Amino acid sequence: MATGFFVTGTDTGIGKTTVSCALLHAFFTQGYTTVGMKPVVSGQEDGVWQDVEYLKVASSAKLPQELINPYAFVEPIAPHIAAQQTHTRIDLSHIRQSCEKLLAAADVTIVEGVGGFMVPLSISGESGATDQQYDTSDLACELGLPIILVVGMRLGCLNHALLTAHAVVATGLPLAGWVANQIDPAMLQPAANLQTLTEWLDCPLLGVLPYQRPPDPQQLAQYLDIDRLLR
Ligand SMILES: Nc1ncnc2c1ncn2[C@@H]1O[C@H](COP(=O)(O)OP(=O)(O)OP(=O)(O)O)[C@@H](O)[C@H]1O
Ligand SMILES: C[C@H](N)[C@H](N)CCCCCC(=O)O
Ligand SMILES: [Mg+2]
Repeated sequence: MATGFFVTGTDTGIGKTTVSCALLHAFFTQGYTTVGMKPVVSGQEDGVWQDVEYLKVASSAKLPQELINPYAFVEPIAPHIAAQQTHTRIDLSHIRQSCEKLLAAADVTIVEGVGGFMVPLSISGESGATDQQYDTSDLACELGLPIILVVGMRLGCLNHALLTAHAVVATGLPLAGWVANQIDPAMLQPAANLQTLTEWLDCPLLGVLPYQRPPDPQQLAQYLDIDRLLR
């Protein structure tokens, strides 16, 4: 079995890594070998890129860093700005080739995007031609994997979730499911907001992850129903 999913989210900082790691644990528990990928990361902390380290720890297959994380930028900023400042071109075909090697090496590959679904990735060339612009949605199309949407449950998430779902559908990629990640314990009317998204998002709810400090993806995996991803 060689399958993969592209994990996007309603914003940066809403739980893509946490949910990606929980997905890796959930698939491993069901007997699959797994590997996480973070094609593009920005924001080095204490000399490491935490997202990459968390995904590596949660992966059962141990594979080369250059495949897991082709592009890493130090500053915690929009990746295309970091790429511009370091004169780096984020090459989508290079990421695809790395992803294909991971897909061949594990049963399940979980690819975590960067920020939200339409984060720019291209740097402005001399011409500044707009037809050279590409973003995270173009990366998802390049990889051709079904999308999992992580919704950080906080005021404002309804709009962000529905906009993101609309953008995913516009690419033609399948929206395999969504995960409600309860990042705000003070959110008002959480059940009503969850119900709204259950009704308005045209894809299965894969699970509701509770607020947990610090989050333990291995423990949070129990809240995910991945059987819906295997049908
Ligand atoms: N269910 C949860 N309960 C409590 N805290 C959470 C939960 N999910 C995520 N967090 C916390 O929220 C913060 C952001 O989570 P995470 O790094 O997974 O988000 P992200 O979307 O991957 O961020 P980025 O866009 O930087 O990659 C982290 O401090 C994480 O520990
Ligand atoms: C630094 C942060 N943790 C992410 N790695 C990058 C988020 C980019 C967001 C770009 C934007 O939508 O403004
Ligand atoms: Mg992350």
